[in-house]
Amino acid sequence: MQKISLRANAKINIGLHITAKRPDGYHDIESCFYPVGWADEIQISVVEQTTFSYEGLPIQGATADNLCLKAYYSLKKDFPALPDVHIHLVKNVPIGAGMGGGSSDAAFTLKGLNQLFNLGLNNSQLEDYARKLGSDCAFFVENKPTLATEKGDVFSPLGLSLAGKYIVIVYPSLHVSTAEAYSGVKPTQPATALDVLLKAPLETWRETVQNDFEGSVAAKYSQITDLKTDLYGFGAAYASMTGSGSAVFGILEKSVNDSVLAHFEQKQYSVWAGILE
Ligand SMILES: C[C@@](CO)(OP(=O)(O)O)[C@H](O)COP(=O)(O)OP(=O)(O)OC[C@H]1O[C@@H](n2ccc(N)nc2=O)[C@H](O)[C@@H]1O
Ligand SMILES: Nc1ncnc2c1ncn2[C@@H]1O[C@H](COP(=O)(O)OP(=O)(O)O)[C@@H](O)[C@H]1O
Repeated sequence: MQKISLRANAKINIGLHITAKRPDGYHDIESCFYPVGWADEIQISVVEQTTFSYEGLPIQGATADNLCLKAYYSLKKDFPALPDVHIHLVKNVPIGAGMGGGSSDAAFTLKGLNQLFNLGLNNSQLEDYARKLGSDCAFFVENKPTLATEKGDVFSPLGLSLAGKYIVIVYPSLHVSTAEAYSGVKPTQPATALDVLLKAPLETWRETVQNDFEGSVAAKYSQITDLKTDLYGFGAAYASMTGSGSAVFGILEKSVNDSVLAHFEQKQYSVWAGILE
């Protein structure tokens, strides 16, 4: 049987400037997108009739709206001979967390179908399919640290590597809607461009690198500020909310011990720790 298994990893945003409102109602941003190891699993297999199933964290919305199926049908439109498939998703990445989990599922489904059925699409063509499914989605095609601009779907090299550093990500179980988060921020041109700020040593970022969503989300949910304080207390060199929230991450020079993870788990938060690549 023809089948493929995929690991659809999440991302964090290191710095996020919302610079302008666009004529199409979306916003121009500049943000460093960085892949992390917290991941969903996707299995695609050839069957008689296209279906979708999932296990793990609950996903709101109709099955037809799941981004895995949307990705499949966006290819099927241009490749009518695409075989029917069953897509099974193991949902691990928190939803509404600012980690782009749904966008990653969509991008990896596109990449998986391209590979399984030898569609011959290159990365630039896959990105074109991806950006129609969500602004974050195109990033997961290359899935490498990058500076994202415009809607978050135009990429330029950043020359930033945090390989070998440790990361702790905590999701305080608060679902933040991306559209709502954008509507709570007044776009502003940053005094210094993000790529310039990120060239300075990691230790300086605490004072300079900010996520423009953080102020309004933290004003509503005090947990965000508390999490940052905790992560700095546990030795983070830099801590921030990711994307439109509500997950908060800390980047550390050394790994944390189990008592740190237990500290967050006791609060009923989801937590993931790993090494950056
Ligand atoms: C904020 C970011 C930062 O990386 O990530 P998340 O927090 O969602 O992970 C992204 O810009 C989210 O991208 P994504 O989640 O794909 O958003 P989309 O589905 O395209 O859009 C959802 C809604 O967010 C708003 N939106 C999105 C992107 C953008 N550049 N400007 C916007 O104003 C629009 O109101 C849109 O209707
Ligand atoms: N496979 C999927 N995984 C997660 N969310 C999905 C998926 N398909 C559709 N969605 C919808 O996408 C929205 C959240 O997307 P997600 O990328 O996980 O969060 P965020 O925007 O915080 O990064 C939710 O409204 C959810 O119902």
